[in-house]
Amino acid sequence: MGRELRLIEGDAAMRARLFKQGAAHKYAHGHALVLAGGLGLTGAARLAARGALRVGAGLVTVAAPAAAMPECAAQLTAIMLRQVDDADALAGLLADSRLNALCLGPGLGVSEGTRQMVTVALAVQRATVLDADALTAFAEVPEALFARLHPATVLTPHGGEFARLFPDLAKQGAADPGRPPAARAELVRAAAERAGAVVLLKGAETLVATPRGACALNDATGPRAAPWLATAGAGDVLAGLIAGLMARGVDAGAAAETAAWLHVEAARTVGPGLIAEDLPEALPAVLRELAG
Ligand SMILES: NC(=O)C1=CN([C@@H]2O[C@H](COP(=O)(O)OP(=O)(O)OC[C@H]3O[C@@H](n4cnc5c(N)ncnc54)[C@H](O)[C@@H]3O)[C@@H](O)[C@H]2O)[C@@H](O)CC1
Ligand SMILES: Nc1ncnc2c1ncn2[C@@H]1O[C@H](COP(=O)(O)OP(=O)(O)O)[C@@H](O)[C@H]1O
Repeated sequence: MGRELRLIEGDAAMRARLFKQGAAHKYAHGHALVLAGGLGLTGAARLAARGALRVGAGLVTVAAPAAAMPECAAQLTAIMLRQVDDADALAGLLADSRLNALCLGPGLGVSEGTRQMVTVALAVQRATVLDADALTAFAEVPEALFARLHPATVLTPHGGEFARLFPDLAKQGAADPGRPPAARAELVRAAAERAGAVVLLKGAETLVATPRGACALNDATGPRAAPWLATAGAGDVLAGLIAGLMARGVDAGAAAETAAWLHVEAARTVGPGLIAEDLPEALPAVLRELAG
């Protein structure tokens, strides 16, 4: 107890990291890669990719296995598409160092194949977001994941995923919405320190902790409530926003904080009736408002 819990706000620092300036070309704004799951399961990755593109990554590519290529091709336009069937193919694709931010987990499946892809992605030591199935796939062996993580990684668990990776901290109430954020923050800090990565624990009061002990709160309660965010795919968009910001060169902690704030602002812009697809599309209005 006692360490500072900063409130995330749309301040000058956030504005400075969000707005593109000058004559830079698209590669200067980074290239995010989002891994997709199999046939019928690619929606989550496509939502993440759309978030990454709307938040300003210069280029975004979805990587999908052969069976899911037609499904993705039918749905993607500005977002590019590559075939990646397994961890070896991913390693080959990552030989292109311009792919500078990676997002794994949404709709990827809980399998040995996912564990292998995560291992390959972490080995290249680039900015990486691990969400959803990329976390659940390590539920039986969280230490094997932690051993591979590096400080440019952001883990984005919801309460259930957090409990799979950090069962002891979950038992102490880390994800219990009835507990005050300041008390939960100590537990999320402990998770980030143990993992050696940024941990963003989702919820109406989202906490973002770094391995060095900093922690910030994105408060979506009271006047900033956004209960419509409790909808399928909202978290997938958040993972893509973080990856997109990291592709643009924002560091892991600031990317997680900024994405969480934008996510709630986008939801509040849309309001009741929100579905996950609306979140990336609401970003231009949020960014315009932030620019003042
Ligand atoms: N349009 C799409 O293609 C979508 C795909 N999705 C993908 O579906 C897969 C499964 O993700 P899910 O999150 O649904 O399921 P999970 O596999 O994480 O399991 C959900 C279970 O965890 C429990 N749980 C405990 N605390 C929770 C919390 N705070 N929030 C949510 N669940 C909690 C739930 O009660 C539920 O029984 C992931 O790959 C995800 O990316 C979902 O994101 C939904 C949208
Ligand atoms: N009641 C709520 N108020 C504000 N934000 C919420 C609420 N419920 C969920 N969220 C946010 O919505 C997102 C849900 O993500 P997640 O649980 O991973 O869903 P999915 O896997 O369907 O994308 C998270 O960013 C979370 O913080």
